[in-house]
Amino acid sequence: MHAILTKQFRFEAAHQLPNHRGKCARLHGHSYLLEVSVRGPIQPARGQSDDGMVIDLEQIKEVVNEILIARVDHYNLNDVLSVPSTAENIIHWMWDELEQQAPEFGALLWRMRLWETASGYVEISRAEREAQP
Ligand SMILES: Nc1nc2c(c(=O)[nH]1)N=C([C@H](O)[C@H](O)COP(=O)(O)OP(=O)(O)OP(=O)(O)O)CN2
Ligand SMILES: [Zn+2]
Repeated sequence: MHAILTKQFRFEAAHQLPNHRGKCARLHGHSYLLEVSVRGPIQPARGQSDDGMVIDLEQIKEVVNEILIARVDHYNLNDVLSVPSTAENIIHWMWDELEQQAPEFGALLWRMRLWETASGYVEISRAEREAQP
């Protein structure tokens, strides 16, 4: 049996979209909410710590905090990314980083969702990534 498991992360960051026609051309900040979902088989690992789990939520927390959150929390995202810091570009950069720096974990990634404001989010999925040119 498989399951999809999701963990939420929050971080604060500044950013600016210099070419934006509206207010986002100005330096401003967001309280971002990141949702990381993994999909995989539920481990029948009797007697072991991860028995009955796809992956330990603690492990998701360690990987995502180290590879992503530590690099974006209270930073200016324009200094972190080499492309415009739109939600779309941020979420693809995050997926890339997890795949490159934690390949085993990256192979489990199923969906990532980034809330930029309380009313707007971007989402990418494995299908979305695999459909890319
Ligand atoms: N496709 C995208 N459009 C916009 C992005 C983006 O990342 N992708 N980003 C912005 C700005 O960063 C802006 O801060 C967010 O815009 P908006 O949702 O309009 O923010 P509000 O605070 O005004 O949200 P309300 O809930 O509507 O008050 C702009 N566009
Ligand atoms: Zn913004």
